[in-house]
Amino acid sequence: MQPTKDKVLNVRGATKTYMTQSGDVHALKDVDLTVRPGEFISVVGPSGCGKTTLLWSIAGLHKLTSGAIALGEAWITRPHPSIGMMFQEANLLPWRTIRQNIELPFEIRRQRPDAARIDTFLERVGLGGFGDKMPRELSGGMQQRASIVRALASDPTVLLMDEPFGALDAFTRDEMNKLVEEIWLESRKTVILITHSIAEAVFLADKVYIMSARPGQIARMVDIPFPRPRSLDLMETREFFELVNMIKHDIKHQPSAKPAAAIAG
Ligand SMILES: Nc1ncnc2c1ncn2[C@@H]1O[C@H](COP(=O)(O)OP(=O)(O)OP(=O)(O)O)[C@@H](O)[C@H]1O
Repeated sequence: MQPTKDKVLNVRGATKTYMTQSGDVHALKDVDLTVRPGEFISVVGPSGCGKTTLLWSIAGLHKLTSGAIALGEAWITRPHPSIGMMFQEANLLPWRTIRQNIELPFEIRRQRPDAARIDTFLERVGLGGFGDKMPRELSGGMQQRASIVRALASDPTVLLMDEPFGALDAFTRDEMNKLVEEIWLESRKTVILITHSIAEAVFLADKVYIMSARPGQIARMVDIPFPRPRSLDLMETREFFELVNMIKHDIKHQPSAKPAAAIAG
């Protein structure tokens, strides 16, 4: 693979085998994926098909067994400052204030935090004035808003989201999806979202990639045609419902290593 000058994210031949005491687990096999700058893609697939393994590899948190990942001209073999990540849990350190949590990645990199950018983002996500609160004083949705700010504070090129709203109630989750779309329209980051909610995947993305069961491969890509900005009412339309059902049907027909119970609406 030739690295590119623009910030295209390229995954080529990504293969990952976990060696365990009970034998080898082939999580990914020859995954190819190209994400152009500013694109928003979702990755869905049967439970255990390797979505998290793929995302963590792109984050530089997992070493591939073979294959390569590049962001523009940089090979990704360990965490890279241009790649930010959000997890299912907000993972805020309970003994630090919200602001101190957001500043932590800067401290780890021995950089001065961009205080003005952090303030602007806190306001943007509705947490203006909450910077000095402790995490326990915030609701789950507010904590995830803080983790969005933490991920975006250093102005990454790529934002990786690993089932970020899975632990939230349906109403808060809808609100967060709207917020994510708004922030994406404003910032045009490259975003890769992993989710068990097909509706969330379709609502947010330009393209939905469907992975096959383990060892995970990209089985199919579906273009999402809905214009932006998208209103939550979109989810009530027949076109949306039909597209979600088509993708669900496709996933259910991927043989799964585990029951497909994790496929949610
Ligand atoms: N650290 C590890 N050691 C051994 N096996 C692992 C490890 N991490 C993941 N696996 C296995 O690799 C496969 C892929 O796991 P992964 O978590 O990437 O899938 P997933 O698609 O994100 O799953 P889910 O949809 O259930 O969250 C699974 O069979 C899982 O049990």
